[in-house]
Amino acid sequence: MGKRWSCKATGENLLAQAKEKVTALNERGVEPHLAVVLVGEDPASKVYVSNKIRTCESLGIKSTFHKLEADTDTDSLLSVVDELNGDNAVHGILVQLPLPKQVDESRIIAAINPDKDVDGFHPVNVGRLSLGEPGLFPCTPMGVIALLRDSGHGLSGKHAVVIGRSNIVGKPMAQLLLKENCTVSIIHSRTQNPADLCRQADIVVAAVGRPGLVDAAWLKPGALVVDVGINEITDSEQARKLIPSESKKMKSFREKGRVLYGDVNYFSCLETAELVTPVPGGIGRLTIAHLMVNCVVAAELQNPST
Ligand SMILES: NC(=O)C1=CN([C@@H]2O[C@H](COP(=O)(O)OP(=O)(O)OC[C@H]3O[C@@H](n4cnc5c(N)ncnc54)[C@H](OP(=O)(O)O)[C@@H]3O)[C@@H](O)[C@H]2O)C=CC1
Ligand SMILES: Nc1nc(=O)c2c([nH]1)NC[C@@H]1CN(c3ccc(C(=O)N[C@@H](CCC(=O)O)C(=O)O)cc3)C=[N+]21
Repeated sequence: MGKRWSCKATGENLLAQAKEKVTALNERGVEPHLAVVLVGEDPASKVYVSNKIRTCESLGIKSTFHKLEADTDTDSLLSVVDELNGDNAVHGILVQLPLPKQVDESRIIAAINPDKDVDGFHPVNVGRLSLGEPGLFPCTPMGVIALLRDSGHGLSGKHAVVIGRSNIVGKPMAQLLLKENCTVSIIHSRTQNPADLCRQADIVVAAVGRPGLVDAAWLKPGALVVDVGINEITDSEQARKLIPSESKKMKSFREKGRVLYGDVNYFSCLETAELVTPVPGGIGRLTIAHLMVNCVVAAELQNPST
């Protein structure tokens, strides 16, 4: 029987690292500053953005919030990005995704100064990651690597299977695992017999957006399972399939009619895995903690000490 993989200590470590760097920057007269841009009113995005701003405040990182109308077009958003690029007091720029469909997302990402790109989504940072050069790299995969390193299980030579190949999670995750000397396989929507491949993994990272896709039948006994997925379940049939009736999670579903659930069938996987990260309270926290690290790294890049 496996265990809940707590992400708390790793989150605290990342925040402590960021805090230490904030203090050092302050001593040199630099106040790290993150600008967050949100277009429209997506409720989930609003929750994430307010989590980010609250965490900045707790560490002494200045944050400014730029809220734009849902009908903003590419050119107006580009001019906001240009202004933030040109403002020497702003060290990090985060444009919350997804953007409304009339906005050309890749043009926006490419317009951000790569040294202010705290999401690590700019083509220059993607290139740096793939070449093994220093740069700013995506927060969620970096948080996962921090968790795996802290676990003390060792990464070198392990078979890691990443499920999902998005530019923001799956692909950079695979690159970072490769850099840690894992043997990496990537499963996506066209993969044949995904469960058979996944059963060969020592480490599984699920970033799919399908609640409970990975269950015990996908796992080798003793696998380490990282659940990046954040899905909202509102259907009681689906809830009954994925959540034991007597659990706290089911109680919460009955009360609120909704519950957050990962891409991993948590209760099933606990029977076969060694460790499984929870949702919520798992990788989401590490994403925000690593964003803080990226903000101070960005401030350092723009204020070299020598
Ligand atoms: N914890 C956190 O901080 C974060 C959590 N998330 C969550 O992680 C999840 C993934 O996000 P994101 O990467 O942006 O999602 P995307 O929708 O961009 O990508 C999903 C990936 O999963 C693959 N996929 C879809 N269905 C299947 C399937 N049945 N079997 C195998 N692969 C499949 C897709 O394959 P294909 O490429 O072939 O279409 C695609 O590569 C979401 O739940 C999201 O909410 C995201 C960011 C941060
Ligand atoms: N430019 C950009 N950068 C991002 O990093 C980015 C983005 N756009 N768009 C959306 C995704 C998603 N994401 C999350 C961040 C925090 C939690 C998080 O804090 N989750 C908590 C609670 C979530 C809740 O209560 O709803 C948890 O898992 O415990 C989740 C998901 C960042 N993303």
